[in-house]
Amino acid sequence: MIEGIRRFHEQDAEVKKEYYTRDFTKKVIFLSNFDLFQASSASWRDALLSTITPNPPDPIQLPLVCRDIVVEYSKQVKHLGYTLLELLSEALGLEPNHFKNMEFAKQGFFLAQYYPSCPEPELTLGTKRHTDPNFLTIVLQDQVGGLQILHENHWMDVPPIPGALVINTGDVLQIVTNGRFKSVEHRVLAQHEGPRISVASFFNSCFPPSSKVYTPIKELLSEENPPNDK
Ligand SMILES: O=C(O)CCC(=O)C(=O)O
Ligand SMILES: [Fe+2]
Repeated sequence: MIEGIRRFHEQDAEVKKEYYTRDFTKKVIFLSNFDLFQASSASWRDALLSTITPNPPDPIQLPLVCRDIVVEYSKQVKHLGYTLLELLSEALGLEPNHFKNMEFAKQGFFLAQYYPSCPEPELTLGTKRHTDPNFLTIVLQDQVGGLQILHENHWMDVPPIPGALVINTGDVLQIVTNGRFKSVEHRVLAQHEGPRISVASFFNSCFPPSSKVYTPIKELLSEENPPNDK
């Protein structure tokens, strides 16, 4: 998958232009900064976005240089995402299908990011500090490194481990579990070394942004564990 994503991003801009859009209802999108013209600085990366589920793109809509691997990876990562939803439900003492029965938790898309070598890394970041605004994220990263999480007010590296995936718990999971799972703050450094390639698969969809209100699961609340405000 990493190699397929590299092939896509290393094509001529003329070829990638076909996928460039800010219309987030499209299933396959090439773009750079979501918050273009809103944020004070630009993130040092490009991204290819594709829907995973429930309505993946017709393969013909996917770039030819990574079509087969994107179809296969999307299938496998969906399976893993759903398995994690079951395991997280069980870990909380809920019925295994609890999260899977929440329609919003089952939607997914991936963001395949390409962080070019940065000549002045002290001036920006690859991805700014943030928490993922969703349920959970499955991250595949190459061997370059640069992903960090904020732990007790210190930025700690998440070193790449061959064959390993990183699982981020997001804001919605924190809210519905009333804080039992914490949404972790993280960022990606801009670096001289590059490119760095990563594929972040997000379950539930945070696109398009919505004003849906999430509340803690009733079974997880009690007198000793009243609803938190986050
Ligand atoms: O590139 C990475 O390793 C993670 C990117 C990320 O945090 C995100 O896309 O939300
Ligand atoms: Fe993230």
